[in-house]
Amino acid sequence: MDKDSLWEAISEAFEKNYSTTTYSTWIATVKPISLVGNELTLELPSPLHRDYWEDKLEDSLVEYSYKITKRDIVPKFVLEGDLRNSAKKDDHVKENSSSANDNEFLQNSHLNPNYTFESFVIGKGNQMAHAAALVVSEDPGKMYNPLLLYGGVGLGKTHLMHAIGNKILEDNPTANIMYVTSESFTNDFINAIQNNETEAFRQEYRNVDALLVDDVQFFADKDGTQEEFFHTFNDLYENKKQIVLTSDRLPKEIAKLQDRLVSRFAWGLPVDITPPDLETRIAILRAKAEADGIQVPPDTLNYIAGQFDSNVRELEGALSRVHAFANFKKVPITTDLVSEALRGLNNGDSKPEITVENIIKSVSTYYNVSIDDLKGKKRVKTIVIPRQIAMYLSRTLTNSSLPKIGNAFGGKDHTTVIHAYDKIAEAVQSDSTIKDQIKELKETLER
Ligand SMILES: Nc1ncnc2c1ncn2[C@@H]1O[C@H](COP(=O)(O)OP(=O)(O)OP(=O)(O)O)[C@@H](O)[C@H]1O
Repeated sequence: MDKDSLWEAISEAFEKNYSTTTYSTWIATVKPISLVGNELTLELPSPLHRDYWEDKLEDSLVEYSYKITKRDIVPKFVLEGDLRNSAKKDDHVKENSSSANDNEFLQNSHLNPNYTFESFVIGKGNQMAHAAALVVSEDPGKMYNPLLLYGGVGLGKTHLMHAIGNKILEDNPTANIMYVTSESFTNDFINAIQNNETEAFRQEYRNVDALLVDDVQFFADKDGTQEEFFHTFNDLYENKKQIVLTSDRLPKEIAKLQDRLVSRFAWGLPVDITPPDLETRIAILRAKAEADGIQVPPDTLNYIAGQFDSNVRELEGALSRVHAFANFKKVPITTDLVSEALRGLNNGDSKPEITVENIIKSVSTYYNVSIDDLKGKKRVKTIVIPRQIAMYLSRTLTNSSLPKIGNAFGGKDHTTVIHAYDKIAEAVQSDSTIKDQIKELKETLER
């Protein structure tokens, strides 16, 4: 999601929840400037606006953006004058300094300066990815090209990708690094075609020292973009420029990704990141608490780490929510408080949590297929489709990782889950009966 669409969704939420006067005075006057990692920079017209936002509106903004993105967006308020001054300062920096952190190249790269190797906690599930990323950042374009980091949601792929870019810039402050999501690449390409600017587009993307493309699974189905990316890739590769890619799965598992891209993506080193074990989760939480100056007793850290086992973003989000809750109640963080905060904030309306097991039960009742059959291996259509629907719902409605979902279905491989998900996602588009059935199932589960 880019800054404009995020801001549009946030403004809509404000419009719904606040009076017209509040909206037109404080919200409609804001301009989104950038969204880098989780940091959303917003430009405000005056210091008065900044005070008001910090005092009265910031919490709602964080809440709305969490609902919209499922990420803990951190707002940064700047004043129009500040931006102009810092632009001037950047010009100055360009002439006089080559420090990596405030250089023009960092500004243009879209890198998040907080995502570094130093702030990345190494554990069992990510040590190979970390090591490969470090090698690439020390010797870009040489050993592993492309480097492909793949694995489930919120496991640190983007973090490591930015760390590579930041390290290259630290060693060579004038390096031209470009970080994009595959969606931004696609949008840029479409805009370039519309505005007759494909040549400029090519110049921009082929003139970099390292190209970092996040979430390449979203190239699926977009043939024109794939064609363009194929040529960008070849050009950079031939010129020994580093390419780093992330994906939620192996390229050969991405439906509708052209074979020639699948094979190129596998040329270098594909390395997966798996969910962190308990010790790593505790270490990540401890590092985050220390960085943010949050006091949490060790047994309470262990307790939080025990609650979220497959997504580091949620783990971090839980800590931020607990911190906010403790501040609000003006009490120290304890295990009891955490349990209350997570219960209250996770299931605000005390709906039961949706689990893979609940989904299997509901699907079994809905289609009149036994649970054993849903978890079994029978290949008849009357069982296969409900099974795939149950897997699709498990991936959409729960935070369980692909291997965990596979396990819940009688020890199936994660590729079976991906295949089921893709099949049903496609059916939802083309088959209105399936679409309606899924809607009904979701309603039952969310009730
Ligand atoms: N090992 C780690 N050490 C420190 N922070 C981590 C680690 N792994 C993940 N994080 C943090 O968790 C959050 C989510 O990570 P990130 O955005 O890199 O995930 P991702 O794998 O790219 O997910 P997605 O598939 O949703 O894009 C980030 O704030 C990141 O800094």
